[in-house]
Amino acid sequence: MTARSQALDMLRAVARKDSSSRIVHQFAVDPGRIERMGVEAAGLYLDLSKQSWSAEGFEAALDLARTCDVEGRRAALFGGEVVNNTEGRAVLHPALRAADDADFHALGEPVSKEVTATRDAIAQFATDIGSGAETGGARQPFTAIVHIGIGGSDLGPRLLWDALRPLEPTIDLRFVANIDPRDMAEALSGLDPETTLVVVVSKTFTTQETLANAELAKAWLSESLSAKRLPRHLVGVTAAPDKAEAWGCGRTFGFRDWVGGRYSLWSSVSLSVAVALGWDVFERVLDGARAMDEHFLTADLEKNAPVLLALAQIYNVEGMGRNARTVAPYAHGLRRLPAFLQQLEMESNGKRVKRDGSAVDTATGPVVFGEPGTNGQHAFFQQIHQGPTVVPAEFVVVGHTSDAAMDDREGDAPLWSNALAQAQALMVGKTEKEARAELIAAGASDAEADRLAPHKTFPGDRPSTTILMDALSPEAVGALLALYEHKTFVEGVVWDINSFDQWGVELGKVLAKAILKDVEAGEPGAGLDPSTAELMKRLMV
Ligand SMILES: O=P(O)(O)OC[C@H]1O[C@H](O)[C@H](O)[C@@H](O)[C@@H]1O
Repeated sequence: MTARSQALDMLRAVARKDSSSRIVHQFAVDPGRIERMGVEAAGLYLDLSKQSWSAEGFEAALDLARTCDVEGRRAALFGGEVVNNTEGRAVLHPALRAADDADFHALGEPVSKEVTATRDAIAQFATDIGSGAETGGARQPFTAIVHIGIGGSDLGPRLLWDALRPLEPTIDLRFVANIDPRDMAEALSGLDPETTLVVVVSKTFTTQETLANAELAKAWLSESLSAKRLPRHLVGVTAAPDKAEAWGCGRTFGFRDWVGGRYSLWSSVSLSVAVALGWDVFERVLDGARAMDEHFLTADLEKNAPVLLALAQIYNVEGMGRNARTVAPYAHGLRRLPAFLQQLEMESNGKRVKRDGSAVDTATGPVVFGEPGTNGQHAFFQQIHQGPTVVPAEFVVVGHTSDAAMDDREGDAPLWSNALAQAQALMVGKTEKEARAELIAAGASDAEADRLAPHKTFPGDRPSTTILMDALSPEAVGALLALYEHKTFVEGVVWDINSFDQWGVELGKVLAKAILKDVEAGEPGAGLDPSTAELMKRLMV
């Protein structure tokens, strides 16, 4: 038996013990719980004390992290080694937000100079668009940007824009991801081609949805612009600049294959956001992420926020068999955080084999879902409170939803008080006896109280994590997203999987092409399964 299996077994054994005592009881027996399970990192505060683990469970989880050599793997990541072993690549998104004098190497090749040069080019482009030095073909300043991309080329930049955009931006930034032409039609509605910049974002520059949408946008521009003026309105962001240029982009911004799509928002993938927010704001996002990198690199494991967040999830999945997690960001600006995390976590850690190709001996990444608070409370939270399946919750709570409100001591209390109340309700619950007493106090008869009390009982003892952000500032948003990136990495280390490939998305892409071929031929191909063939026939009429 390996040391890792032993540590996993130990975690499972302690978790079994923990499941027989309630979280509220843990506070009573462990006065140091808040101190032990609260951690500050890069301006954020994480409260992990409402998780089910006892002090012993917490220690068992830390032991597991140590046994899996999280520190060694972390050094390999930051050292630019082949961390993505199925594609033979380094994984170096931290290099994108490092200080100008940093010296990162990808598989031994120095990369920091190139990163700085690209950053400078983006900054210059953003400044020039803002000042009107960079214009469209008719020398009119750009007033709108259409950002075309999907997956990692969409979710991160979109989140940044939602979180940080001014109420009345000078640049009207719109995003298009879906191959449904309605998405593009809505994005182009009301825009003037003369003053619109189209930014096509695709790491590979081969993604079907993005290329189809890019064609639509090009056709729309071409109705008003001459072939000569067109390239000034088409910018490509890609790791395959030759493809983007051949397609017609007048200008390209690059990034390298050591930046995974879902880890790419720190690169030129966020060009349109950097332009629309202003470079100074985007730089503050990078600063926040860099502060989290430094924390992750230097903090002891027992006070390391990404490590502890990962261990809480591992404890839930491996120790308690809880294979889902709901994320509730209590800020309208973070409403797309669940979607961002679905790609980050489920694409990274939704794996069934270990790094060496053998079957996993753990459950790996859980289902992640969520809605912004308070909206989710009025929808699926019923099940989180009273359903028979325990779903750990994660509350991302913002003291002030904008910098402007920072002088207000209470901040956005009506918003955050709801988050605290939900976490409290999940943990404390309400006994049947309490529910019955309330009913009697409200005038119910004994029989009525007996009948209704079970329905009004909350089992409680349901775990949650709370992440506090003082304000929805660029730095805090950068730190939050970097926190989740490193958390995802740590989980991958413990589960011994490659978090940086995504072969699972390939089969569907290939089959979609084959189905389109059948559509062109006018009938389902021979050998197609009967269900798919029937659906295709019905759609083709
Ligand atoms: O940036 P692209 O090459 O267009 O890729 C866009 C997205 O599609 C792929 O199918 C992957 O699942 C994602 O990881 C990627 O972010």
